[in-house]
Amino acid sequence: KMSAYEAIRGQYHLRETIGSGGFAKVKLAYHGLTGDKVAIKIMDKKSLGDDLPRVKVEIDAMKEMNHQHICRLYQVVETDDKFFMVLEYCPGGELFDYIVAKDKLSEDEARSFFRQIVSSVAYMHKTGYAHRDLKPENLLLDEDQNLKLIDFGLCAKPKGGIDHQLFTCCGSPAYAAPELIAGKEYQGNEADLWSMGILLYALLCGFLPFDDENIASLYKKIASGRYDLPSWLSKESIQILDALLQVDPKRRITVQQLLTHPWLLKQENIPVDYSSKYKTFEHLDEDCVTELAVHYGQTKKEMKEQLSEWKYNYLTATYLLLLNKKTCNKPIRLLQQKKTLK
Ligand SMILES: O=C(Nc1ccc2c(c1)CCNCC2)c1ccc(-c2cn[nH]c2)cc1OCc1ccccc1
Repeated sequence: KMSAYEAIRGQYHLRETIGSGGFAKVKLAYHGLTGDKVAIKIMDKKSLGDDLPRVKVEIDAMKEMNHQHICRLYQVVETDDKFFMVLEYCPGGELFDYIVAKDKLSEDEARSFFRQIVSSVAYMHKTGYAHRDLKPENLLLDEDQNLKLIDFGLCAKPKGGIDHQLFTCCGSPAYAAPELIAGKEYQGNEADLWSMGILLYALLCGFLPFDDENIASLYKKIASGRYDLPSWLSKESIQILDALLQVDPKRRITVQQLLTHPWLLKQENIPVDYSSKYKTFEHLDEDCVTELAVHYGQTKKEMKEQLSEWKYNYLTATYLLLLNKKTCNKPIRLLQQKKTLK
């Protein structure tokens, strides 16, 4: 039986490890048929331990989301001992490092990033998911300084809908909403909006509104909802932070209200567009289907049937990467390579 690495090797050219976190390692790789760069997140099942269900949650969530500000999942390879997730290439690294490197961002640059964050969160909530771990470490930059949301391991798709009650306390304490750390019932979408307030504060100030080494005093500060307002903050920045960092979730601004908030409209006066610029999964792109059918010597009908199964195999990855090329007005060409379709 072929090992996962052998399967991956036939399809991708693996390069250096670009990051290794808790239970995952991220390697740079080139997709064989298009030559496009991708990131491959490799997780060992044993070291995942009881975090294993998080990976399945993340994979299922990412399969359902197709948005310009959400990191794209191209392919999943699962073996007895490993998971491989082939992901969108984000060479700009973490937004966290970007903010640290610049100390803090100008109001205009913070607005440009925050509009993208609002777009991804509004789309995610519309799709029925709450992220529950929004923070600058979970926002990556692509080569064009676009933000891509990652890490859906803690996300929730409440059965009764996005505004249904949740219980499990999770995410990073400094970004956690008061109702969440109080152990009360909470709504994932409302908790995400609080985390977005912390995120915006970090973008504008370069440090966190609530911070303390001691977790108990950190919780007290969060529950108080009182934070410093540095002198450089404009009146409007203070206003939007106040709307997001409301201790009472029922008084907190909603993501729909955020789309047309004056602070977000300040430069170009265009509401945040959270619709996906990609077509839905149902609509297969004719040009990409044709290129694939020719390459694999199949009819377009056969190729459409295979693609419509969305198996997240090499074919799914190749189709999505070709679609990317088309969206970026690059030629839809496959490199001649031995047939590796599994
Ligand atoms: O493409 C990704 N990362 C990535 C790729 C290239 C480079 C860098 C970073 C920065 C370091 N210098 C080399 C250039 C990349 C894509 C997706 C995911 C991902 C999606 N869900 N979960 C993880 C993670 C990724 O990485 C993590 C990372 C690695 C090094 C630092 C900062 C961040």
